[in-house]
Amino acid sequence: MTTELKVSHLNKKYRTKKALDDVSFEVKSGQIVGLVGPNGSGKTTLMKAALGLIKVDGEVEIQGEPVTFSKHKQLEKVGQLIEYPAIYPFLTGYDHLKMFADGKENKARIDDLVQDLGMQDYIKNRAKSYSLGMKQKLGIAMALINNPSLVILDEPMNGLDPHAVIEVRQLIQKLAKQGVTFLISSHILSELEKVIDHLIIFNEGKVVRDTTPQELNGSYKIRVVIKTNDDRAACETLNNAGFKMPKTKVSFLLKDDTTLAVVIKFLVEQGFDILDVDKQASDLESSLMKLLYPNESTQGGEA
Ligand SMILES: Nc1ncnc2c1ncn2[C@@H]1O[C@H](COP(=O)(O)OP(=O)(O)OP(=O)(O)O)[C@@H](O)[C@H]1O
Repeated sequence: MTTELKVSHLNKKYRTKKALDDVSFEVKSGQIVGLVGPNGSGKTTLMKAALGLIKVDGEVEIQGEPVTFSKHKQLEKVGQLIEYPAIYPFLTGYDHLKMFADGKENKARIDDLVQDLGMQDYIKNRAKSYSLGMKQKLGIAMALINNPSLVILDEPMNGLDPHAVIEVRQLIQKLAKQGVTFLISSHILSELEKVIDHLIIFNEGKVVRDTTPQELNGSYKIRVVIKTNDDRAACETLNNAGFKMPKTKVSFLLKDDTTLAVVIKFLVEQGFDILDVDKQASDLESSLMKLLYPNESTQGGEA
């Protein structure tokens, strides 16, 4: 796989605040990479640096060629939506796409995008009548109109209804299959998880993990919740026998499947009925919380 985007030792300071602190990573061609992290951790600053929109220390390369604040040639291959789309209220959505689209043969491309994003009903209306979500879709269409090889999207799902979220997701997946590379920041982790195949986690201006969602989720133990006919009594009995449980809920982190069998056997021997066993694998949201805030887990111990 070739490298589409490479950032090396990026540093950016706003007064005394380090917005980027020695950030390095690579994005391979055709990958859909999620950029996640708490508010103010540096995601937008990184995207702006990758697009040559701000001056930074360090190197940015797109397809092996440098991009800087004053060197923009490579950006012809890049589509982007950072913060809010630049939309003119008295032009129609269609006018915006025509204005942004390179080349003469652009009508078919515009029509395809309008279709893929379900914008047919309003694309010929003036943008002043658009809702937040309609403007956001137009911004995404503008980012994609010139068949970019790399697309950088900052919070693309902002303001989209559930149907629009699915349309955008399917379009991203379709384009990635054709070889388009995506770098996407989002706080909607459950949605991001459905589309990304790689993950860069930021905290306080640093890359704290460069991984896959599967690897991250797999590095945390599974939580088991057992529902019994009397949870409070079951917890007390387990705690008296040396298992570490919360007071009202039979809930613990699983070391291995033997532990689960031991707890169930013990409860049955003590005369409890087992009504349900729920194994909760880590999702992206809970894995990130565990990674970034390791001391905040309060739901009970390990059996
Ligand atoms: N133009 C600016 N002037 C001063 N400080 C800035 C500027 N832009 C960003 N910062 C600071 O840099 C840090 C990183 O901000 P950035 O917008 O990159 O974070 P983010 O991860 O995108 O946050 P969010 O999730 O809230 O969008 C923050 O502390 C922010 O206050």
